[in-house]
Amino acid sequence: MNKRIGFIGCGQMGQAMIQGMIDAGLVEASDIAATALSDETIDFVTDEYGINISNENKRVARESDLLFLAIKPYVYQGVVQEIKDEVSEGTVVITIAAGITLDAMKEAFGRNVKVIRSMPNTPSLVGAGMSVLCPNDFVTKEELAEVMEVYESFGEAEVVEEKLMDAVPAVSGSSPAFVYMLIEAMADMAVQQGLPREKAYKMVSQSVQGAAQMVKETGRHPGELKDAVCTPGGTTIAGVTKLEEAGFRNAIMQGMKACTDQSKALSKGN
Ligand SMILES: NC(=O)C1=CN([C@@H]2O[C@H](COP(=O)(O)OP(=O)(O)OC[C@H]3O[C@@H](n4cnc5c(N)ncnc54)[C@H](OP(=O)(O)O)[C@@H]3O)[C@@H](O)[C@H]2O)C=CC1
Ligand SMILES: O=C(O)[C@@H]1CCC=N1
Repeated sequence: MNKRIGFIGCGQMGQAMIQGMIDAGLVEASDIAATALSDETIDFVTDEYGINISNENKRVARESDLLFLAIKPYVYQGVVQEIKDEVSEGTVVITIAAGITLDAMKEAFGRNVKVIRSMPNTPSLVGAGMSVLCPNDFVTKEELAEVMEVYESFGEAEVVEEKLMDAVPAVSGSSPAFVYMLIEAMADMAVQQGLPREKAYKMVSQSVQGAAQMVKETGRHPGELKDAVCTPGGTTIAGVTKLEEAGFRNAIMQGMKACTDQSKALSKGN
């Protein structure tokens, strides 16, 4: 890709995206510029990824065609104040935080800037990301296609209307955390029953991945796939009954709702 890619902030999410695009062969490590606050992160990222990283936000903002703001939501305002005069008219600014709206970015910049609001997830690190994007009116089709190419280099990407963006963290940005909790709980019980922990993680995570692949590749309804696992009087329906007694699906739906409500609250607050 012949675009200059810059990251303001290079923590969990920035590093996942950077590793994902390098592994995919989209860019060379030396073509990416990034910033972080601490010497610790700067030294770590230099050693681990070989990209150009410094604490020079203004320079990276000035020298990037695609500028990713990979910082926590509560530092967006301060960082935009710092870099806003360095961002040229042709630069596309990409946000990755829950609750940072396109309007909030316009207000923070104080002018019309090309902005894409996005929500990636950490499986981007291993090329299995799911990202959702929403451009403002100043982003051209070609620019959106370029940014999609970046996101698709480390997984799948979808474009939605901005009114749906608050529903997205629950579905893809945060949901890996919920799945890690499921995997951890399943493995803990396997260990309690005597299976070695490493084998338990392998068996559980392969099964979770396989189930997800079944949903994606067969196109069959998840309920139908669940039914196909349940032998009458067998082990699965015994487990399903216990999980339903404990409010399994409702607990997940409430978790998703809390996540969405928090995104809405963050969107209102900026
Ligand atoms: N983690 C996730 O699963 C996901 C996160 N997101 C979003 O991504 C964003 C980043 O999250 P995450 O990567 O987890 O957070 P991290 O804390 O891991 O990374 C934040 C990075 O920003 C740097 N930073 C902080 N202040 C500044 C500043 N003033 N100038 C330049 N860099 C700065 C930090 O530097 P230093 O390391 O030196 O402190 C760090 O490298 C958030 O908005 C989050 O909502 C979105 C989807 C998923
Ligand atoms: O917890 C958060 O707010 C961020 C957004 C999605 C995942 N992490």
